[in-house]
Amino acid sequence: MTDGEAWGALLALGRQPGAAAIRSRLDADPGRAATFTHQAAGLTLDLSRTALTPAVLDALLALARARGVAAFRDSMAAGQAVNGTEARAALHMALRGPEGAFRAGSEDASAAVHGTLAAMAGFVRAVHEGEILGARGDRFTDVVNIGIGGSDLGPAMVTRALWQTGMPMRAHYLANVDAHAWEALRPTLDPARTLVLVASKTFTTQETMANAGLVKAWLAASLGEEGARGHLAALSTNLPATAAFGIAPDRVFGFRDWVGGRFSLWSAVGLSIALACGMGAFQGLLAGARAMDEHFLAAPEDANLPLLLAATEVWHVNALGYPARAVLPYDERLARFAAHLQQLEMESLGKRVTVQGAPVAHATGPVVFGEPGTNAQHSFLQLIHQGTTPVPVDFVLVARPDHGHAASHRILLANALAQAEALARGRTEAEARAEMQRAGLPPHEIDRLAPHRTFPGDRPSVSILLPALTPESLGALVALYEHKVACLGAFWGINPFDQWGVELGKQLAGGILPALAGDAPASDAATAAMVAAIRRLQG
Ligand SMILES: O=P(O)(O)OC[C@H]1O[C@H](O)[C@H](O)[C@@H](O)[C@@H]1O
Repeated sequence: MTDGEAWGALLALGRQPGAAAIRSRLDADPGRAATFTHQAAGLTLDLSRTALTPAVLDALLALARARGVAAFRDSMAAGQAVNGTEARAALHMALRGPEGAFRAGSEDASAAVHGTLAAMAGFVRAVHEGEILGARGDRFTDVVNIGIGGSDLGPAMVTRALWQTGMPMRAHYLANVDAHAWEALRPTLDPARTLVLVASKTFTTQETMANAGLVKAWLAASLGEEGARGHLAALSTNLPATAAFGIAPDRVFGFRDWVGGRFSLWSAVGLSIALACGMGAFQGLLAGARAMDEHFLAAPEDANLPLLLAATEVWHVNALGYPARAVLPYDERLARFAAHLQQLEMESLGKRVTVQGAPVAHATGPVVFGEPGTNAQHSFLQLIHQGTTPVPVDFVLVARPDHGHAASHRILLANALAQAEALARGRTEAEARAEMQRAGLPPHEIDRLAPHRTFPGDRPSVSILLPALTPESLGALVALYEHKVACLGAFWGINPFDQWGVELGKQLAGGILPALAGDAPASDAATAAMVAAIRRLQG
């Protein structure tokens, strides 16, 4: 089947009457949950509350073959330059792979990875055991990771998920160049006991370098310049720039340009995770991701979790025209999971031209947003239940909590399951009327309220079940989404590994800085007017 035929067949299925129906499919087939549930790396993925049918799945997998999704995956694993616009490989799998498994061109990628992992393990051990001490001889109790985007979101999300009282160090994440962030953090820290990691792949990111300057000056003010140096480490690909910033070479943990920022939490960028939660937790995270990698590389297409998740997204975005997706982890510890996926997915898939540079002929990445349940139920889920456009939901559920409050956990899970059921099944007008009759409402009230109390249903969701939130299950979960993103890049013919869209604003900000200082006019009239208003208000 050609590419065009495969797209045509899929889109035709999406146009069939009842294509988006979910409730009737659940009712017609009691075995639907079993048919559409798959497992890998300890995770369970339930796709039964979508409108997928065996015929739709066949069409999606035919499209995957026509689009060369498996070939793209294999090129990625082989270290080929799948990131064409930057002429780079995308070898984040090497970061958690066994020794000798991955090459990037002539480079033994795995050797570089394992060298850095050994250096990280040695550093973490020395800090935890008090061999490396602060300038005044104190043990380090706190680590501040200064970074933004991929140098912040991944490690911040993971530490939030895994950190428990009693773990070796407290971790803090400083991302925004808004110095209110630093001013809020600063009073909570003792410079004598604070280790500072400057995390930046490029080591040129304006926000990170500005914050690094502030924090370095804060350290130096109490410990002196030389003392401050002993509290600093860098996580970067740009070794000359780390040296120019004054970071000792043995405190630089490197990685290569074949690690994309949003795929970098497994690299030296994850050092704050290892310092805060322990090197064992970091290794567990890598092991979980590796289990998902192995599944992704070997599982047949009709049981391959990342491919199935990507295919489901193609069905929703392209065949059914749904422009957004919500991510609802029913676990407070995953409070930053949606934020991580926002960068992972929207920076990867927010593209309007193909890898060849031609405009894409179809929709690409949807808007991704989310909050933990149950909080989300009391804010935006109204729109997802009764708004005009279906918004597919990813539910993430954790079977066993790490607290002893079984009743609370049952309430949490009951709500997650209820939301998925309510979205899929809805409530017909007849059901709404019957319920109001049972409640004794008068007929005119029933007539008035029935449309408002009707839920259309047929609103899709997928559910991902983790046995417990462990380093291993979290690693597998994040890797599942990373591979989903790679598959979608291939489905859509776009480069999921570049991010040129973030550049223009950066360049313009450089030009506007002198205007804000009053040294030069702004070139854009609207900007100039706002600059003038700001300067008037600043006096
Ligand atoms: O790690 P850095 O080089 O400082 O980059 C930090 C972030 O900023 C960039 O603008 C990109 O949008 C992100 O992909 C990246 O993760």
